[in-house]
Amino acid sequence: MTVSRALTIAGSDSGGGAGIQADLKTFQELGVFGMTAITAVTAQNTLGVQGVYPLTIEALKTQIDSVAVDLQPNAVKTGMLFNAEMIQLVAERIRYYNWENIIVDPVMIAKGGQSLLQEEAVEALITSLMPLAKVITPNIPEAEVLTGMKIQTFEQKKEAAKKLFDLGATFVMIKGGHDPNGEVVIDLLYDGQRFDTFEGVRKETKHTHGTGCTFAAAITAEMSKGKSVREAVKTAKAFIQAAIEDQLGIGGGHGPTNHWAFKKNNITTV
Ligand SMILES: Nc1ncnc2c1ncn2[C@@H]1O[C@H](COP(=O)(O)OP(=O)(O)O)[C@@H](O)[C@H]1O
Ligand SMILES: Cc1ncc(COP(=O)(O)OP(=O)(O)O)c(N)n1
Repeated sequence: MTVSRALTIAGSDSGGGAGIQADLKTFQELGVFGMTAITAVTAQNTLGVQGVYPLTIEALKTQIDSVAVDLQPNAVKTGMLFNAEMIQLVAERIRYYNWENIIVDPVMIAKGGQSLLQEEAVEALITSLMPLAKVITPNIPEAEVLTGMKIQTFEQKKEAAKKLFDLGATFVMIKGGHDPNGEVVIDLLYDGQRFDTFEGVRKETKHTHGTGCTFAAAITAEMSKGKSVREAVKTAKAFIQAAIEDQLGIGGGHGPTNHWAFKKNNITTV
């Protein structure tokens, strides 16, 4: 039996909806063995982020090395990386282990507005990590920070995707959750030549905490099984759509998505 393995390098969300917890739940639901290297512990719930406690660089490096030398992930996802030093370390370790299936979710700000990445670390993200990525998955505000342009129209989204592609990733995925309106939510994938769109019905709900982490984790899980990027995105889109639609309704604020929904409803994609 071949066991597909995925590593997530990200922050812990005590509330369980985003970060490492969302990644592991998604890996598990998609039949992938999940491993972790934690950058920071956050005290967080559906109402917001109450505390951010970064680990040391040594703690992060040792976690990555422990996993790498023994368990060898087939795909690696990055999420909350907190500061420039951590980004440099992660980039250096990716190069050292010659990892190729790298999915970079450039997490910057939580839904409640709390910063999860120091402002001065954006440059390190652009110069050190983006060029190593097979797929990057910014939401619209993150794409705006990374490109320095406003994204209000579909044409601007395409222009931003081209700018992001020039930073060195093989595929750029700009997610559409933050588009101001529309009954359909459109995610845009670009590989330097071709644009593909992945559409879903927009659900009117406040329970979208962790959508970005979950979506990128599902892409990572599928890529760890050897699926192409387009196949992986297709499954990830179905996974997140089900997780948003079949809501759990827990917590007093922005509740988590339902990581059980895709499997529970026997959804198949490819
Ligand atoms: N209200 C919604 N209804 C349906 N799909 C959504 C909704 N909000 C986000 N999504 C989907 O969830 C995924 C994450 O998108 P987004 O919310 O933009 O990311 P982030 O959580 O990083 O801000 C994308 O596939 C997006 O299309
Ligand atoms: C520890 C941690 N990592 C990432 C996030 C951001 O997650 P995301 O999927 O973008 O969801 P929202 O926070 O925007 O709901 C986080 N909150 N915590």
